[in-house]
Amino acid sequence: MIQFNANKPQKIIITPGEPSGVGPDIVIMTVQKKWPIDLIICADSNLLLDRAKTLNLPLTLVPYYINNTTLPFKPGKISILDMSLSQPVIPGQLNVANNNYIINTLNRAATGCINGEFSALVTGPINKSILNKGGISFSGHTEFLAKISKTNTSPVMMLSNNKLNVALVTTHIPIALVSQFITQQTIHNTITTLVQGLQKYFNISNPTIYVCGLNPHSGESGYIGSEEITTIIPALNNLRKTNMNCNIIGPFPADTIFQTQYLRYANVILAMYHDQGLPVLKFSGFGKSVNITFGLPFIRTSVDHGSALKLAGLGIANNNSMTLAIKTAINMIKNAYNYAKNTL
Ligand SMILES: NC(=O)c1ccc[n+]([C@@H]2O[C@H](COP(=O)([O-])OP(=O)(O)OC[C@H]3O[C@@H](n4cnc5c(N)ncnc54)[C@H](O)[C@@H]3O)[C@@H](O)[C@H]2O)c1
Ligand SMILES: N[C@H](C(=O)O)[C@H](O)COP(=O)(O)O
Repeated sequence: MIQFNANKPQKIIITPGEPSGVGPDIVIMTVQKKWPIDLIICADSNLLLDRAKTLNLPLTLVPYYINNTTLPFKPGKISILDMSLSQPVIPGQLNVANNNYIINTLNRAATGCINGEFSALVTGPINKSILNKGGISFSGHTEFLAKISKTNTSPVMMLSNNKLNVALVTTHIPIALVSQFITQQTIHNTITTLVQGLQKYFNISNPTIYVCGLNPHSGESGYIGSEEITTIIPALNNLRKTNMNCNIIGPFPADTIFQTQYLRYANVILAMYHDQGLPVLKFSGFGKSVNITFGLPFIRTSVDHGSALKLAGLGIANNNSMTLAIKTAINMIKNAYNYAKNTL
């Protein structure tokens, strides 16, 4: 057990995500080893037991109660906060009927984080299209969790691996809307939330952020797009005038910013939109990266991959990203505790 708060056992709640995808597989694989913290899975117990049987992995589910104590370790023995599916799951086959189940697991887990029952939320992958097809407007966990936790400013998505950290100004919006979503205010909010997140959860007191431009060659002095001149440069200049402890460098052309000469100094590269930054991050370590949300009232990490329907139930999905998501959440809990102690 982690030693940083002897009065309160730390618990991480895990939502496996889309039930017909690889989420249940990677969670079952990940609880075969001993963890230095209590893990609780928020899911349908029959789904997990069926999937474990298919994967030929041991699984013992112990009902979760708010005051239950740490379980003695045995591979596959884990606490379950049981939530019922509407219909049985066939691995690889999405079913709109189970949309409410997915949302219920997220709501229950997030509420538990907001009220202090859990120290962090780790999410498995969700298929955004099946939720929308069933009439639930869902562009991503990041936005969904921000909405239900009623955060004032937009949350910030950062993906991280052992080579690179990439954060985004805009997340899941159509490319046609990106330019209008990049305002001085959104850049200001993103960098402020990012800096606070790095200080509190990653123990980086004076983070250095390298910022991408939006247009090719960062707008080529206004000849290939004007957002750098009208919006990005003024926003960065205003941020430099604040008393926030950070170094803000850029904007740089996105096609040349991902070089060792910059990366060696950058704590984070800030991209203007999803597919400006994440392809580079995923090329550098797909399956070995973690997705972190800053700006929520609780810690949330996730895998770097999607629901991978074709792999569900086959025993060939890779669980490295889920393992990293849990390890990162544990480190974030420790760092937040030390940060709070030091800022008292
Ligand atoms: N954290 C999340 O909730 C999350 C993250 C990314 C994508 N998604 C969603 O997932 C759905 C499917 O997206 P996609 O097909 O673009 O991406 P995907 O990550 O599901 O699949 C991309 C490729 O990576 C492989 N892959 C994915 N996870 C793997 C694993 N654990 N082990 C081995 N190989 C793996 C797949 O087989 C596929 O070839 C979409 O609805 C997308 O929005 C969710
Ligand atoms: N943008 C994420 C990725 O590419 O990995 C993914 O869609 C998940 O986002 P949420 O954590 O908001 O669901």
